[in-house]
Amino acid sequence: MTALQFDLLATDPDSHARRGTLTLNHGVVQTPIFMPVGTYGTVKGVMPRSLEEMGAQIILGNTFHLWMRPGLDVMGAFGGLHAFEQWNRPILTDSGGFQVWSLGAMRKISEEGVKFASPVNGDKLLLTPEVSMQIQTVLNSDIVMQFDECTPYETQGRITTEAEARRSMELSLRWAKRCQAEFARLQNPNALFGIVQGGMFEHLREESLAALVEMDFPGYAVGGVSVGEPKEDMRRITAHTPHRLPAHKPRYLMGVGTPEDLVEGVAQGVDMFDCVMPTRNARNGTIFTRYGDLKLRNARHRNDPQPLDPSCTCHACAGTAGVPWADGGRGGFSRAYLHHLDRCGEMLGPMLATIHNLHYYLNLMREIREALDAGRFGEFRRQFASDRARGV
Ligand SMILES: CC1(C)O[C@H]2[C@@H](O1)[C@@]1(COC(C)(C)O1)O[C@@H]2CNc1nc2cc3nc(N)[nH]c(=O)c3cc2[nH]1
Ligand SMILES: [Zn+2]
Repeated sequence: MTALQFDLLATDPDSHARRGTLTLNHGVVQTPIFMPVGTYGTVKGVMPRSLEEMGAQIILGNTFHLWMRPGLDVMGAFGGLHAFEQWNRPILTDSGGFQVWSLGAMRKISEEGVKFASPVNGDKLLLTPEVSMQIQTVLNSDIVMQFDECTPYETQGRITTEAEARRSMELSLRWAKRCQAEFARLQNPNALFGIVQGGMFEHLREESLAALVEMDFPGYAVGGVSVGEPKEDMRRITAHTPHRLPAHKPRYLMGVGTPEDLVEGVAQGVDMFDCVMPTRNARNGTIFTRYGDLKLRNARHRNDPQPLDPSCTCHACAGTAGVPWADGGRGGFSRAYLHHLDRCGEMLGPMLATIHNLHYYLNLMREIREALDAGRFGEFRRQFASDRARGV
């Protein structure tokens, strides 16, 4: 069984967009795809069965957090993350470096790896390319991300220089080689992805990309974006790097993004996305809809009988029958009710909002795949932008 098989089904003549299938050890994924984030072994507030019903095909887990808690002994006893969290479809795990950095934990980076204090119990720990591979082997994730340094956009208000971005990118390349060696030594049966770094410098991105392609990974990610950089920088790197990656291998843009970022990313040749936005925003009352974003806490929703999105077929908007309000369905929950739950701090509020936001993201990717299958991605892109500009 090969760890990964990527088949291109269609490409858009007017952009870098493409339609594919990704066959992994735990199943087949239709691309382009959005991957819900399940950092601690759960997509916050959503049952695995609900994730399947809304069309989630692959979810994310995280090396760093699961290593801290529950720890490798527990994960090993379950044979990995799938049995532990009762998710039988593919899982992608990030390698831990970004999470140490994003925690802002006191950390020391050296050639060997990253030294830091555990945020759980203060233990002094060292995360290296080899340890990251060992943890991800125990987790048995279908896609393993290389251990890298996510080059920051800025540090204490000072923008990363070209020389600093080069040093960081070159360290990640040396760590990529070490990951490949350890992954092979462990005889991990899954797929290891390389991660392109290079900061906001196109020529460094090309150097990183060329070196990683030389190492012949089965798939690649573009890292070092969605790290607080200005939107135009993210758009510039997203327009530059993904389509330069090998066309016959999957391309993953890490940590991105808004619905607009996903449509733009697909147009630039990206196959896979993950982002905390649909789940995190749901918990703070920002709802994604076909016609723009909705702020649930706004008093105007206090007695609004409509669902979050009248065109939506999710359980929150259309109930188990799944008939949208716009087609006469009345089985869902109203904006008034969600507004009420939010004001009372009731846990059902974030749960329903999360179901809706994840369904919105997964449904958006389904509509993109259908448009690519039908050869009308350009028309879809224009309609999407005009609908979203209409406002709720
Ligand atoms: C820290 C936390 C939870 O991770 C999310 C989220 O906040 C937040 C904060 O603002 C938004 C944009 C909404 O997403 O930024 C994170 C999403 N951006 C992102 N994730 C990444 C993961 C990465 N992993 C590796 N191994 N290497 C990378 O270069 C890398 C780059 C990344 N960029
Ligand atoms: Zn909905």
